[in-house]
Amino acid sequence: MMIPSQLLTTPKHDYYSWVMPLDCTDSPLTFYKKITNDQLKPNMYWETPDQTTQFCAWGAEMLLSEAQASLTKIKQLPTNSSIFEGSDLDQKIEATGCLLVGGFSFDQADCQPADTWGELAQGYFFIPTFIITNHEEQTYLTINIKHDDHTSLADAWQQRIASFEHLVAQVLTDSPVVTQVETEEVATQAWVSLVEETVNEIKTQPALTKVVLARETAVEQDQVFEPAQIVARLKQQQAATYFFSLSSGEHTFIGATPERLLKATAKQLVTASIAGSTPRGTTELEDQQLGEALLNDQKNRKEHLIVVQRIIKDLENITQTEIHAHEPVLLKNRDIQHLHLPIIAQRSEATRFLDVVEQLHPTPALGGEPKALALEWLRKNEPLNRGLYGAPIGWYQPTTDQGEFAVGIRSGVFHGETGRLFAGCGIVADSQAELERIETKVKFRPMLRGIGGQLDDTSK
Ligand SMILES: C=C(O[C@H]1C=CC=C(C(=O)O)[C@@H]1O)C(=O)O
Repeated sequence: MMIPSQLLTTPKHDYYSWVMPLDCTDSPLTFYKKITNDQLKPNMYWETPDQTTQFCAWGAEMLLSEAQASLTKIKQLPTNSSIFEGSDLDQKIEATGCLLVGGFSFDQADCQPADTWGELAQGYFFIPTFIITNHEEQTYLTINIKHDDHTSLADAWQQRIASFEHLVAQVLTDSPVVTQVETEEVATQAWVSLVEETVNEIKTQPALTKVVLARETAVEQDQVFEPAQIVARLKQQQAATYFFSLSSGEHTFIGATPERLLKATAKQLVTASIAGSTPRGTTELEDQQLGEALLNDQKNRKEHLIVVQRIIKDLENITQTEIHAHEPVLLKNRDIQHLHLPIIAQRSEATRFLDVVEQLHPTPALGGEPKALALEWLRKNEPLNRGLYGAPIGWYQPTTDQGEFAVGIRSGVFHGETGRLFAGCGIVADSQAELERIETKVKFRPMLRGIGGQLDDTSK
């Protein structure tokens, strides 16, 4: 495949990007299996809940980690003048082109290095060399090239084509790994006590109305955790969730989250409030009754309303338009149901996508209300390192200022034979520690299923 002539005739840029339709029956997940087999790093898998957009991205033309992966730094990256994007298509396709893919850390002001997270600890983004995007059932290949004075653009193109063709030719052999997963909830009693302390704090400190507390389950098996296998299992088991897997090579952050933080198109900002939870029933009737009870439960409605009001206030400030909230509906995932309210605002040209991400994150579904007081409480009292858990994960296109970030929950981070799963829940004045413990147990389930761990619940 020859280099497109437009790439050769365009004036010099730092990054060149070319998108083409790909006539190929392999799905992005098949590509993901192949690239993880070949240990091509860094890499990312992404899929939206409605399954209209999936991508598999690998190789790095630009890599941002540690302090470089902060929102402040990424907002300062040069855009149009340094990136050339072209394509064989007559329209722009979502999640193709010169994208930055990856995730921010949960707490930008207080993210510490940690063994659990390795290079991902403080956030991690890259401009992939290759992106296979499936959008509305068409497949596209993006090739990105960082210009470098030692290699001509034509040579760089040929190297990429050769490496891509090599990957396409790889034949996958199915080798389902059967292994026993050991799981251990970390410091459960201390967490229950922290819930009680937090309830007291909320009762005695009138300005603080909600704090989201998280805890961990440690997991281990006698073989390395295979990200592609976990994603494939999650996809078989979960419905109405994003699927993501972000890997530096050493550490991989994987999840099946139902929660969108923000999708920005040219004209709209689309977000959602998801908060307030109850398990799925074991029969249709029980499931319906649990859902009805959740819709009418005062404590859960309050937890949810705090999130709705905060998001609406933030979006109204940003867009200077009035936003009307509707009533929440039920969002049913495999193990859990939530109160859910999609929220849409019209976007003006002046609104910067990453400014909105910064303003919204963390919503009171992951931080608390008010944000500053809740984060202060978490920094002082929550012992775990959240890393990318609960943080924005997804993609951003600097040239169009569009993209999509999910909230990295129902997730875990894996390194070799070990991993950590995360689950949190909103604490308000009338929270009961034991019920919150049980709720977090339910929230571990999607990832426990994804790794083939035991779900037997002897503690309730
Ligand atoms: C913090 C988590 O869930 C949030 C999202 C939905 C419902 C929540 C809740 O009901 O507490 C949490 O705010 C998690 O799953 O780790």
